[in-house]
Amino acid sequence: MLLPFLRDSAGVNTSATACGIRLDISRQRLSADDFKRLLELAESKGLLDAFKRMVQGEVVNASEGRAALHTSLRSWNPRAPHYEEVARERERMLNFATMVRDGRWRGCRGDRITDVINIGIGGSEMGPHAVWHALHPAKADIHLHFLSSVDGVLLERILAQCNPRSTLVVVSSKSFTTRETQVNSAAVDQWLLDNGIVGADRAKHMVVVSANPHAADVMCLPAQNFFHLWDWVGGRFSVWSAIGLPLAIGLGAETFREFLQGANEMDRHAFNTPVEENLPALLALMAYWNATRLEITSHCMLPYDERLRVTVPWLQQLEMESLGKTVTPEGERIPGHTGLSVWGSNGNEAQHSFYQWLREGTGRTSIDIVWSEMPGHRYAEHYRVLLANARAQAEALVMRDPASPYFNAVSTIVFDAVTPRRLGAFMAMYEHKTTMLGSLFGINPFDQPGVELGKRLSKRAEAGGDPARILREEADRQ
Ligand SMILES: O=P(O)(O)OC[C@H]1O[C@](O)(CO)[C@@H](O)[C@@H]1O
Repeated sequence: MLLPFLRDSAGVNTSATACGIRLDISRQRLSADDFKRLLELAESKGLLDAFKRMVQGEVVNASEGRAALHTSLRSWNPRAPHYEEVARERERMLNFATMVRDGRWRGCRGDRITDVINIGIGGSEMGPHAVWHALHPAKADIHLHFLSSVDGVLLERILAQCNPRSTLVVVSSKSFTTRETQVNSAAVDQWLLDNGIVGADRAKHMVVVSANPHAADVMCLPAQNFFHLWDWVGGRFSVWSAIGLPLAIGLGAETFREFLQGANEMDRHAFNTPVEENLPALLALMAYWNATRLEITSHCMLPYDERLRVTVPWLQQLEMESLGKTVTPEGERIPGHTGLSVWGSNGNEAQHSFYQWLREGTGRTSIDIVWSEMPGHRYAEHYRVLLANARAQAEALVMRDPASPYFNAVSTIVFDAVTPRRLGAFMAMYEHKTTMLGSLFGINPFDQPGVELGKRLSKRAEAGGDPARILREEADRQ
């Protein structure tokens, strides 16, 4: 299978830069004519128009009858949908974070808050976790802990590191029905109680973030301990909302604001830039080409930067929960491949683990290799060696026997520096790639019916039901 590289075609611009991020698609496997046809396809499918309609508040999530307005969460344009309520809640949330950071908000016995436990799962954990891992200082004054899975080991380990008197618990659940979060928050509440933190004292140690307006009542917390998000924010797109509260506490309100501003810069780039220079649109078109024409079914993200390690599971949820579907919103089956499975790891570590498979195994993989032009540390030799590895692997991973049916298609994504702003732009870029890819496939990227079924099934199994029988009953009802 002799596949061309885009870089072999004369007259094609194979890189584009925006918001301090350079995308290079020269190692993708297509010809100049293929690329031209993809640009025409984007035009004929109205790719950017669909994106603009989303930003302007059209009901794009048809199955749930909702808009998808994560872009409004990071907009300072008064014409953005829901501008006022977003700005109001954002300021309230950032003020609260600042009070915790500067010690005006303290534990019930007057202790400064040193630890924040985020109780949440999926979108209510992965975005904040990825950002915290990327941006937290080597020696933090306030430590963030992520209590996600309903596994007592994780609970025990986190509680062992925290002093209840100096701990703030943030219960984050958009739906406020997620069982793992309910069980974890009851356990942490019990821990507070066991340590004599009850009644009004408890309100110094626990806040709740949810789209359910009754969440504070249900948790017996005062209204000021409640931070709102809206049903038009998808869970996996929610880090920009009050779901980011632990970040604003741990990193500071200004850093969180910069993170939002970076995302907003990417939103404006995606809105205003023609497809051939539009980073998310190019990523979406390459993924569409790889899935539908080259039968590539998996996408591997390889950051050569420790700070970006946790963006891999974040991206995995974002793309796979959004695009892991095979029917249109009208229920029609989509022919061929749709959303790719997403995996990956810290690139340098992965060289000594699964690169052998990428280089010589029986797979076709789309790969994003990511690095930064500025190190986040002062060890020049480390950075020199790491960067040499990243550059070498970008080449090595596409150099396979040209006659082999197995191959890789590589893009490189290079930050000028990993700052809060750039990270916001980077994450927003993948959000837009995902929703644009949804438009190309004809998929609604904003619902997750398969996950909802799993949630219902687990609840009934917990109550003693037989999952196989429940599934059969569900199928009979349809
Ligand atoms: O924030 P919630 O409502 O607790 O949901 C958590 C996660 O559960 C899911 O519905 C399914 O895992 C995700 O979409 C969501 O991010």
